[in-house]
Amino acid sequence: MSKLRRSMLFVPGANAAMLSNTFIYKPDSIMFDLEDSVALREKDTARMLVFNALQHPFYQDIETVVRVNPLNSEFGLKDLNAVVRGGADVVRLAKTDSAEDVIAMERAIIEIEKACGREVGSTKLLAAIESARGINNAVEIAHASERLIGIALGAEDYVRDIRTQRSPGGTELLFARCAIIQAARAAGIMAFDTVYSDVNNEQGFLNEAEHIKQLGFDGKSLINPRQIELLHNVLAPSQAEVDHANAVIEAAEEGAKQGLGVISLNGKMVDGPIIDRARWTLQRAQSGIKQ
Ligand SMILES: CC(C)(COP(=O)(O)OP(=O)(O)OC[C@H]1O[C@@H](n2cnc3c(N)ncnc32)[C@H](O)[C@@H]1OP(=O)(O)O)[C@@H](O)C(=O)NCCC(=O)NCCSC(=O)C[C@@](O)(CC(=O)O)C(=O)O
Ligand SMILES: [Mg+2]
Repeated sequence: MSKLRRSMLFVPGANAAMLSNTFIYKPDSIMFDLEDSVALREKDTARMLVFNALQHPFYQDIETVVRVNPLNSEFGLKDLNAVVRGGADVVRLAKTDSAEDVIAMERAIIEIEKACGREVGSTKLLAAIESARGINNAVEIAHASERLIGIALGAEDYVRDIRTQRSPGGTELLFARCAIIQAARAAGIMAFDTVYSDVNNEQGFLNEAEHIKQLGFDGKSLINPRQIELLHNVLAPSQAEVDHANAVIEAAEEGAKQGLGVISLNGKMVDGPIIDRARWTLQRAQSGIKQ
């Protein structure tokens, strides 16, 4: 089963209190941020705090992702040094516009891994696409490095770039979301949706979670611990879906004994893709059923 990455919780890197206890909320991944949630005068402090957090025993059993500043900024290389040496599992590139951005980041990481004795290739990458140019290049970005675990949408920057704003239904994001899903699936990597910024609007969050589940995303960036359980519940299969998946597998096994490639279950066709889907549902059910 591939690693679960339903919830990736952003934690502002300069917030020492949040850094000290975020593990208690148990998101699938913790995403320490050194980029847009950190004020310019706090950049050095945030880098040091995140470096220390990465090495703390509390963060050894949970996937750690760090969003670094772009390499062409004065902070990018310093961030990368701290994060790779600190042992982050994944580096998140902000505002990825092209495959070259990913390749440049990978080159810089190789140098640091060699210099600090970390196994070359052990630092994974996650590219966030946050512009019209990035969406145009999504396919190349998704294929740019073997280290990529996935690509993600950064919607707040993206809507600014295309000169609109976010709406409850997300019409303005549909093209970008589909481009990300298509590119990720074609490259065999994961696809992550963007943050939902209105933290007190639980129904709005649930609507967006249902929408991105239907589109096929693996997970979503989050900004608040209250969003974690809500998201996990939306992404979990229901008891009815699990029962149906079990019935499909049983019927498929019976059909296989009779040498049949396609069979009927309650009047509906069951063949290869439907059986694969049933197996996937049962895998997802191992981490919980919808309440
Ligand atoms: C939104 C708010 C201020 C609300 O605060 P509130 O105080 O009202 O929250 P409450 O619920 O009352 O907090 C209850 C308890 O949880 C603790 N707690 C809250 N949030 C926590 C957290 N994240 N981690 C750990 N702990 C947390 C809190 O400390 C308290 O602890 P305690 O006092 O002990 O009870 C807060 O959540 C927050 O700062 N979020 C992170 C914001 C952030 O990272 N932004 C950057 C990434 S987006 C971006 O850059 C755009 C993007 O790039 C994205 C893309 O690429 O997708 C694009 O372009 O779209
Ligand atoms: Mg952004």
